[in-house]
Amino acid sequence: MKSKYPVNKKSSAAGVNNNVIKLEGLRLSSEGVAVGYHEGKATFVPGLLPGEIGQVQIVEVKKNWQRGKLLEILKASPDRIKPPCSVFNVCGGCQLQHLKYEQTLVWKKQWVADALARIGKISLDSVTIHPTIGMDYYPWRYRNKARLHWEEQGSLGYYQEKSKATVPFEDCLLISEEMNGWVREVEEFLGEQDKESYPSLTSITFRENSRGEGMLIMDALPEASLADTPLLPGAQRLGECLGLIRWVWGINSSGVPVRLAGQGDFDEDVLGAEFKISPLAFLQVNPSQTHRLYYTVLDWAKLSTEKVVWDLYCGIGTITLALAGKAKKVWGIEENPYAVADAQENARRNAIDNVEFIAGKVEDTFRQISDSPDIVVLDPPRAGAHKRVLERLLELGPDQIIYVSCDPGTLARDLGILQSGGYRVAELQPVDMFPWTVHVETVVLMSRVEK
Ligand SMILES: C[S@@+](CC[C@H](N)C(=O)[O-])C[C@H]1O[C@@H](n2cnc3c(N)ncnc32)[C@H](O)[C@@H]1O
Repeated sequence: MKSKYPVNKKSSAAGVNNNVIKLEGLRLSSEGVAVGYHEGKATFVPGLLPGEIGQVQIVEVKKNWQRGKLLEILKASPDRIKPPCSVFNVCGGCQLQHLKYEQTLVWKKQWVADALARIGKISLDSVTIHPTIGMDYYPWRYRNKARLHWEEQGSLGYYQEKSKATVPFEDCLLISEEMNGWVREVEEFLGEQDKESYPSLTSITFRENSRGEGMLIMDALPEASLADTPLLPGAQRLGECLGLIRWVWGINSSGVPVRLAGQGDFDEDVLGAEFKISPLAFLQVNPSQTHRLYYTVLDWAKLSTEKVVWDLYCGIGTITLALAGKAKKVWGIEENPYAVADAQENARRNAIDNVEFIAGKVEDTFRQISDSPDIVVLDPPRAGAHKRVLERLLELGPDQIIYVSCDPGTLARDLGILQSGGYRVAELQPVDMFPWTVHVETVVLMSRVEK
């Protein structure tokens, strides 16, 4: 596919003064940084946007590229907006709050297409690349989960970009007002306790379901055993005083979750089914976009009651149960023992009996599945799929492979392997699960090339 953003590699620098140059941003890198060219060298400038001219100080020079610091915007883009968050410039959470939302969607599509062409050597001419599905009305306060790092001075915050320094905030616009309130209350609560009572605390994960109920997961340093510290009674009080925070869990030194307060399960509805989610089990972070992501998978899968489906990296079984309604049988594989136990429980809760789950790494356990697949859905973590998994899929030759990915680079690598084994990329759908950040989720439909 021809790029919408042609790049003049010769020079987009408008003048040089010692190591201060005028530079025009020509495109946006997948890190959210403008790229221009000075004397043929790619120059990366954080804070600048495509179409803008900036006064830039060169601060790092490498053989093939250099990095500049934006001193002043000399010509601003009409797509520039004022970042609404007061800590946008220091917090590592968001990278794109200075760009109109619609434009962030355009770039996300471009980044996925570029990665497929460059890394996977996928020929994009015959691929239908859909525009990124963005959030409709209000692309803010969408996250149902935030992991915040505990700073000894008594605050919780995100990490700064490429650093472990925490950035405290008053109102994070990616999480709900309620969750922001919980953060404040927990800070206050911990501030009132004797510091000796939680010496090992490193971070707290806040999770919220669509009923507005919250779960806190307190992370200890590896050598510490949270369950053995005096934090236990404190955590129970915390659970009691924080109304809608119904559950408090601690992670002990062996990585095992220990219930500190609250009864019953943290549940969520996904596509009309009810799911139990253990503290350490994965759930997509943006509920409304999750529905659109999953509908894309369901839409593309040519399901029928004769078809066997594999759902690899299945988590708590959200996609598995959605596929099961129209398939003969669905097999799920998941390595997190808590998530796979949830998946089994979730099948029972929703009275679905044509699914079977295997606990373990996909690359070590796929041979336990006794049926060959007609359709394979895979949704691996950022690292992508193990090579053994892709080789096995090529041996088995399912009619369709639907790949869900949160990392365009590893997605491209894996699609390249599948393409060289006889599959072709038919459709590609980017979904904006993470507005205002550089992250993008993608669903890809591959079909077997007939010989
Ligand atoms: C991106 S999540 C997708 C989960 C699920 N499909 C969903 O939409 O909620 C990836 C899942 O893969 C699991 N996982 C990571 N590496 C794995 C491996 N090698 N084998 C099996 N599961 C793995 C993680 O525990 C996580 O639940």
